[in-house]
Amino acid sequence: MIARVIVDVTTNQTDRLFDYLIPAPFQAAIVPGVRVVVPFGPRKVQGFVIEVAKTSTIDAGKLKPVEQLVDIEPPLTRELLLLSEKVKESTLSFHNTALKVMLPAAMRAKYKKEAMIHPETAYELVAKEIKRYFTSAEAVLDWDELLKKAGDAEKRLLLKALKEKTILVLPKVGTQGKKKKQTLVHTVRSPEELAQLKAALPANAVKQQDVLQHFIDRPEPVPVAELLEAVRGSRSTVKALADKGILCLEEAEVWRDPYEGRHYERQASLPLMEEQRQALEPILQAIDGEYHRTFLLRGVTGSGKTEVYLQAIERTLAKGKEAIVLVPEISLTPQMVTRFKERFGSDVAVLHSALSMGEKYDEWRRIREKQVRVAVGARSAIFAPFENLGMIIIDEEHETSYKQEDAPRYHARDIAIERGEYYQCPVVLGSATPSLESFARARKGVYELLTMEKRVNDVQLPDVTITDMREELRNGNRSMFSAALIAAIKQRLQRQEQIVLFLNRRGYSTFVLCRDCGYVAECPHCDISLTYHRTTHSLQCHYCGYTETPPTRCPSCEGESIRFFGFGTQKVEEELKKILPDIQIIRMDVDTTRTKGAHEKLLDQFGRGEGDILLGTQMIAKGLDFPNITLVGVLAADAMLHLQDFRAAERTFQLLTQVSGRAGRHEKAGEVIIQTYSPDHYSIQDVKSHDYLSFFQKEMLLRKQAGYPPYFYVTLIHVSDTDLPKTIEVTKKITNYLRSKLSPATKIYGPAASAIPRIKDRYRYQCMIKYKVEPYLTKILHEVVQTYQGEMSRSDLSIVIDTNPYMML
Ligand SMILES: Nc1ncnc2c1ncn2[C@@H]1O[C@H](COP(=O)(O)OP(=O)(O)OP(=O)(O)O)[C@@H](O)[C@H]1O
Ligand SMILES: [Zn+2]
Ligand SMILES: [Zn+2]
Repeated sequence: MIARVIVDVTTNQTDRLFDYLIPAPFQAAIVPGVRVVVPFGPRKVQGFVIEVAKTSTIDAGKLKPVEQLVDIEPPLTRELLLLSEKVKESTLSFHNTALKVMLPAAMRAKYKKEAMIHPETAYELVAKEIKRYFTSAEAVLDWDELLKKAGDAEKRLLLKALKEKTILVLPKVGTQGKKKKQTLVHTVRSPEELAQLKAALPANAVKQQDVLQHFIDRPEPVPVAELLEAVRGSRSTVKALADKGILCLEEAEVWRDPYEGRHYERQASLPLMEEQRQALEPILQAIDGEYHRTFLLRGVTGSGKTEVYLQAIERTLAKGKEAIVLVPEISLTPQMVTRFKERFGSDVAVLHSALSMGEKYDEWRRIREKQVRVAVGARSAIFAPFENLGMIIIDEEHETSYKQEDAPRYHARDIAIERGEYYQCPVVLGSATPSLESFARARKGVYELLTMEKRVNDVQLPDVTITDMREELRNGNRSMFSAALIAAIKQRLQRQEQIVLFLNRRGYSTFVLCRDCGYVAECPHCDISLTYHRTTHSLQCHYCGYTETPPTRCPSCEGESIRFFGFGTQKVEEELKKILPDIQIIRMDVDTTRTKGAHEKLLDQFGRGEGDILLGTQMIAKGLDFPNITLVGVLAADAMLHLQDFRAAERTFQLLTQVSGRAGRHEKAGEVIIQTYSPDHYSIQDVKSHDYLSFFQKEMLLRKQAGYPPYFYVTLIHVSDTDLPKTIEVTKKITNYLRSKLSPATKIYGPAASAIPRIKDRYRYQCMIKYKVEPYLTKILHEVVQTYQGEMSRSDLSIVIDTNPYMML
């Protein structure tokens, strides 16, 4: 038998199936979806078995055998294998990359080179400089580590020893995570042979006979513990048969036991509001009718979307099927997790980045072993290996974090719909502020639109006031808080109500400037200004990690008027305490949430009323549902509007609506104060009137005029290299090639320098394609990559193609 394998080598030439012989002991165990270790050139690499075939087009004599079996059970299902091909196609990535993204990080292969004294060299004859490292004939060292530690002279010596075959270096494939090993027993003998061997055993060797009978009945490999239990035998029995060469023992990876969850009170489902009932109805129909449909649920903040999801899942489980719920990383709060655990108890697995690699692996395994039927998680949970999927939900579907920014550059929404079609099950996209793409599709009838305009129990949406910070300045207020905001905060303190203070930091940072000459501290490796960090009193580059101490004197004019501009959460806290010294502030930002569980602890504190103000960045904009929050203040609302991104207005509207939605969700009425320098911008005005449709129409018009999605598709080609003329040259060639190949209606922009023209000493250029119909685009882009493949493997050149870009930088 032949295994057709995708190897873990990411180059264009290796992006195809390779055939390997399946040795007899693995015949039964190697099925599509298992991972194996195979020889590949001089190396050993991991690979995924995609197909098992009877014959190969290559001469059997030229085929190499599979060397090792990594999994006992295939981690990837047949459906996921099929899906991987679609991901590869649509994102222009390597098949190997598309397969690996579906597995938890703990399962990714890790390669090591083991070095030892060459078995054909007598240890006594080895030079003593080498013996310093290899202290015995058996010593095995990590080759790369060894070279890293060695000085130049020693390195030369080691390499010479390698060349002269004093040292032998062998590749070794491992896995990222810690794993438990298990001994597998298998046999290469046929059942007929085994029957003969059994007959030939002495009559008193009963246990040995039982073991052979076991393999006559079930020839596949079996964990030794399981075998011993089945035949009530001891290890010595197995060992005796192994010594006779009848059985073979092999180490293989096993899944660890899942960890015990915490205790959650069971919550029954709530009686629905009329709007919730109407939204749920068509979803239930699709579940019952077992057909695929994509629903877009637009429900204002606090309209009870989660309850709709929960009841849809309940019906799915009642049908004996499984559900996936995607939630953006930052709103995967303990509060959110609790809502699912309370309803579905131990039937829920949670996959999010706060878990350690091992914990994530455990949760993933609980899904694969069918111990749970609901998976709640961030983007990658869309690949949860269920085999009887009945429902996929994407909460906050507009979130850009659903798009992966590394290869494979997939969008979870596309994967959800793909899987929904395969399983003929509904997909529900939910949001208070749907993405323009999704809402446009719903309008065209591609998705079915479900709407909830009212909050639960008819609670009013909060009153939104916009304060013009330019006006404040004219009135002599130079602080970062408007008079209205301070007055509102004081009022809440008196009433013992809580406040959320949101600082929009995206697109905004603290930088160093010389007031005399205008010098701005910039990264020497990237074309971007350095950010000032108060905690460490340092200047840092957010792209390459470069750090320096802030100058006390201007490096350019030697003046002393160096100032730090912009403000962070710490600064806000300090300033607010100057005005209101007794105020209790819970600050949530990267600094205060670095340790594990800190996020949860701070939110708990706030929930218990131990703080007056929850102050934070993007982290606090979503998912919070605390009844005592009656005021939301937004600082620097327009910071994002100035980003070079066609979605800047959309993101501003979405973020402001989300954060406003934290106020007055229950009995107490809510108020929102938005501070801005662009009070008239429609993305801010429409937040005030809670008018999604108005925003949608204005934004659509602009997208149409500018030729952006959802009217046009966009593909972005990024070219980078350490050599500037070469970067420009390559981008120019690609652009010209595309112009010659694509239809005249398609617009091609470039070559143009990227918004950040240099990162980590690499120059960055881009070419943008805007098109409506371009049936051969994928093929043409493949040709582009093909053309530069050799060049890319030889030099610093890199070409990255994004067929659905969300990061325009
Ligand atoms: N039918 C119901 N009866 C009573 N309370 C409900 C009902 N449905 C939802 N709720 C409650 O209403 C509150 C708001 O619901 P939920 O958090 O699901 O809103 P949401 O639409 O997801 O809002 P957001 O988009 O702001 O996160 C929650 O406290 C929830 O428990
Ligand atoms: Zn200066
Ligand atoms: Zn840098």
